[in-house]
Amino acid sequence: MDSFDQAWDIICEFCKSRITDVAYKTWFSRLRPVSMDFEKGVAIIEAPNDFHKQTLLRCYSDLLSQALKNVFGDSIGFELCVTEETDRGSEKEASQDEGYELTFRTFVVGPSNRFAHAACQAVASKPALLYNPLFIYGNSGLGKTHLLSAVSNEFKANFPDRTVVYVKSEDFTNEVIDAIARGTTSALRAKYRNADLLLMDDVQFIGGKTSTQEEFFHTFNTLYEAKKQIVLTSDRPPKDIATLEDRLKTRFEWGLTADVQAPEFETRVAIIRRKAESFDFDIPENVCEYMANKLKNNIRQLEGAVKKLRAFHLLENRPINIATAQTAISDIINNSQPTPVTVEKIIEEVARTYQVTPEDICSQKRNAAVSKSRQVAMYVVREITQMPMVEIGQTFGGRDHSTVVYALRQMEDRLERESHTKDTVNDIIKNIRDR
Ligand SMILES: Nc1ncnc2c1ncn2[C@@H]1O[C@H](COP(=O)(O)OP(=O)(O)OP(=O)(O)O)[C@@H](O)[C@H]1O
Repeated sequence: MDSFDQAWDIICEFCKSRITDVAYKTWFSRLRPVSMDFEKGVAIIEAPNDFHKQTLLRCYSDLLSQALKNVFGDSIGFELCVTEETDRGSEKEASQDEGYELTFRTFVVGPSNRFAHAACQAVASKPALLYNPLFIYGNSGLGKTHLLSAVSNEFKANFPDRTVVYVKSEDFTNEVIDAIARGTTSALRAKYRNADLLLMDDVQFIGGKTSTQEEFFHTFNTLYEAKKQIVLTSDRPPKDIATLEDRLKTRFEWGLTADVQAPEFETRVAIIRRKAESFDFDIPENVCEYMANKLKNNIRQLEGAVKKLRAFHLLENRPINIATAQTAISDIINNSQPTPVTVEKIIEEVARTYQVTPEDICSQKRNAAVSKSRQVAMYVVREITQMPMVEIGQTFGGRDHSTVVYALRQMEDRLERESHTKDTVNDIIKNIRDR
């Protein structure tokens, strides 16, 4: 039973790498490993309801068998059991989810993203032949993750037997730290270096993180040499990620770099129409244009405003006009004010950068790496939150005021003398603010 539980993650990873994210979330994430009878050669897996079970048997039986075979060898089959009563809602839930799939079909193309879109389509159909790596960059909410998911979905459809690995760079960093701590780096390497397509989102966050960059450098080289496709996204071009090692910067520029810009008016109108259609909702032309004129720089906000307008209409029976759109937009804008940065967040980001733990930073430890990261954390806390020095001292393990003054002075000194420290601190501040 224990070994089945442990193997379950690997089975899930296998399935996840071969089907779309939505399909995985809908059909696999709610399965539970129950027991394994090696004598009979049967794994018992629990599905949440009968509809779920029947769909799995119809559509994903081969995949599940393949995944089990991959882990346990040929002799293991499976049975699905259902414990709950049939849940009528789930059929609807699943089909609604399908509507939100991030594919090329649901991506509206305009001058601001045409080039990036074409490059993504090219690598999904001819991986590692044309542009490797493909590096997509642009501001938040302009469709980078949508494009990555579209590449993933299209690639899986084109090459069902190949393995796709998608990861946000922050998760990759955490996996590296975890693997080093537990001594499981070979499993981590196996996961990433066996990918046929590796998608890394928000790669700017690996800047300044030494072991993560080292690990990624070797992963990159292995995949590149094996002619596997790599696609990366970032909020800025490689040359502007100050704390990214030069050897990674140059590699990221080996293939093709494509930016996504804020969409122009016509594309914004088209996106509003497309989103409204996908929610089965009709917005009059003048209201579409009004919304497109008000929200110019972030498609996530545009989408949010359409959803809000629909909710006002359906739940409160409000007319779909400019006044309602105005309220929807101001709700969205107010809700998307950045959440205030907390001291915990700052300490976490600094800890990640210097590969120590947040507890180390607030502890009495005095080794070089910990002391350095503590000074940086105090400095960043002061810069971002203007917290009084006495309070900073208390937060960082009950230190007194003069220790904080000394630490901040030392930091100012170093920032003047050491350009790498300045770059690291600037990147840390940018990463914290962008989150
Ligand atoms: N061209 C487009 N057509 C349709 N929808 C889009 C388009 N661009 C973005 N979107 C939608 O806008 C939302 C935000 O896009 P996405 O998450 O891909 O942005 P991002 O650039 O990855 O942002 P971040 O850097 O903050 O992660 C998503 O719901 C996405 O589907």
